[in-house]
Amino acid sequence: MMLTALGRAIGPAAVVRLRRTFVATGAVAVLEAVGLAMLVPLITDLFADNFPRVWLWTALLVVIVATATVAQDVVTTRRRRDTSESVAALQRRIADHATTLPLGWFGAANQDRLTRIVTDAGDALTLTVNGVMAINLRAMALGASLWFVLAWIDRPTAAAGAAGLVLLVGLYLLAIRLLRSATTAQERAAEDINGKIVEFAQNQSVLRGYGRVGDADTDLLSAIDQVRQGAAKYFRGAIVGAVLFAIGTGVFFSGVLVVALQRADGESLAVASAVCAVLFAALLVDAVAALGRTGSVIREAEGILADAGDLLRVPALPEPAAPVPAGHDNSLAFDDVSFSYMSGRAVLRGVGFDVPAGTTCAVVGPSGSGKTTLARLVARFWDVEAGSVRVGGVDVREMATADLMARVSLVFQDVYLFDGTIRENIGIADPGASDADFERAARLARVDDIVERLPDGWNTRVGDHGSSLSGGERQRVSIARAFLRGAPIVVLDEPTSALDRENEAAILAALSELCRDRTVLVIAHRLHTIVNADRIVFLEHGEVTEAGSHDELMAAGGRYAGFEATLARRHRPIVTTGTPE
Ligand SMILES: Nc1ncnc2c1ncn2[C@@H]1O[C@H](COP(=O)(O)OP(=O)(O)OP(=O)(O)O)[C@@H](O)[C@H]1O
Repeated sequence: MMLTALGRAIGPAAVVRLRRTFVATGAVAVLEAVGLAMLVPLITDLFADNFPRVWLWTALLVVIVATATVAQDVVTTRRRRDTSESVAALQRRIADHATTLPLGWFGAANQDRLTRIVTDAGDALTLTVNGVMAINLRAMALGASLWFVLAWIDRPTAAAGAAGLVLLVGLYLLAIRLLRSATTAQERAAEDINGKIVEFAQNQSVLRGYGRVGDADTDLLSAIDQVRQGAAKYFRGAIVGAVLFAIGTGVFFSGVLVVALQRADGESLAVASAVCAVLFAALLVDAVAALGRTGSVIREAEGILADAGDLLRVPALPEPAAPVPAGHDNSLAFDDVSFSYMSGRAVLRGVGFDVPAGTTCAVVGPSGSGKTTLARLVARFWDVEAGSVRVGGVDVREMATADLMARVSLVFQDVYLFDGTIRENIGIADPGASDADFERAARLARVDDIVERLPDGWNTRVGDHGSSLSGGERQRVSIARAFLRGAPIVVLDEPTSALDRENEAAILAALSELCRDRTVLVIAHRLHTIVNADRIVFLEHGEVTEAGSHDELMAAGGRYAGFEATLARRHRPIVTTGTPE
């Protein structure tokens, strides 16, 4: 099971490399056992006062054990190198695969999962291969070889040893089983409490607003209790497992001892050989005990590596075998598009409309009507279930992703900035852009105003997720990226968040500049944008219920007219979330 999880995570080439080092680890353990086997004639000759031969066996023992020690060092160094290469291979595979996943996959939960897997899977792999597997393999190879030495000394004693071993392995499996169920309960409780604590922290402002101070949420208290019970179960499992294993060890060792002594007493076995048999039984128990010490580590690593394997099996965004070059015009079209998320509930149903090149189409409608989903289908965050989205007349699924992304700029509200400088954050849109292009993009997006105020100018770091910039400033960086890329089609989610006047004016001016002469699909929240759009599409429950120019829709006096009236009543051009009253 561990090997299956490992194989899935690191891929066949890395498995072959690891297998080679494992075989070498086993071979060194066999050599160690051969060296130890020299103790048998050595002790026998010692009992017989045959000193010249004692020295011979001692020399042989020293040479073999020294060779085994050197070989062990070589194998360990090699294994460490192979492990780091396997960790790199795993991280590369995950990173490569992540770049092929649809953008829609990267929700908050999956982002967390990706981060956890990339960091934890490397550690789990190192621990498993360098620690656990190496220890276990050595223990098994050494244990098996020592048993053969025991059989060479005396078959009945070895048979008693084999029976004891079966018992010991049985108890070991039972102990692992106990521990496994206890660990699962503990992990589940820990996961649950993590979620509850985050929720509890996030709820604080709401709770305090309603005067709830100092009384912890009952959900959180019950989660804490579950963790306590989980931990108690875990320790019970661990103690019972350890006791069972200790009993097994005792039974095994006493069995071998009794048989060897009886055989020596009946003179079927020389006393020297009986002493050797008992000594080897002790070494054998030690080898098996090494297996027992690593059970919980294996289980943990297995979980993480299985997770990495699952991630690698998430289907990639299908790339066309023979990509169709983008059409010449920059139009955008939705052709009878239907789509649903995992839940299966249809979010878009038979949506069809065109956005001719160089025109602006505003999508409006109540909250949850599917506007954002529609915009995201253009960039293949997900693929449509039925129908097609076409850019320049070509189905986006038939275009190479690079081609599609060169045609379309996305300016969404949830702007992602990485922890680098402002210059790097904008430059990512076109790493080969000239300074003049860069400056123009920054000026048009009004980022130069922000930069003037920053301590290190363009080289100011924006912090994790752009935390040192305000929401409006982050949006301006995102608009600068779109300018720099210069894609002819813009898919825009107009800002709804409350912005200060200066940011709002800067953003609106930058956006109107960005949209000039381009094909624009805008999820519009401002009356001004809507009224001035060439065409308005009114979306309700995932269906286009009205479409036309502002004048046409007003004249029709339908849902849009009521919606427009609601917007017009508001003093400032602001957010439209929620069904218009
Ligand atoms: N990633 C997702 N997974 C599952 N369901 C989703 C996802 N994103 C959106 N939905 C659901 O799809 C429906 C349409 O959501 P969408 O965000 O497209 O609507 P919207 O019109 O843009 O809403 P709003 O104006 O509030 O942003 C909603 O019911 C929403 O709950």
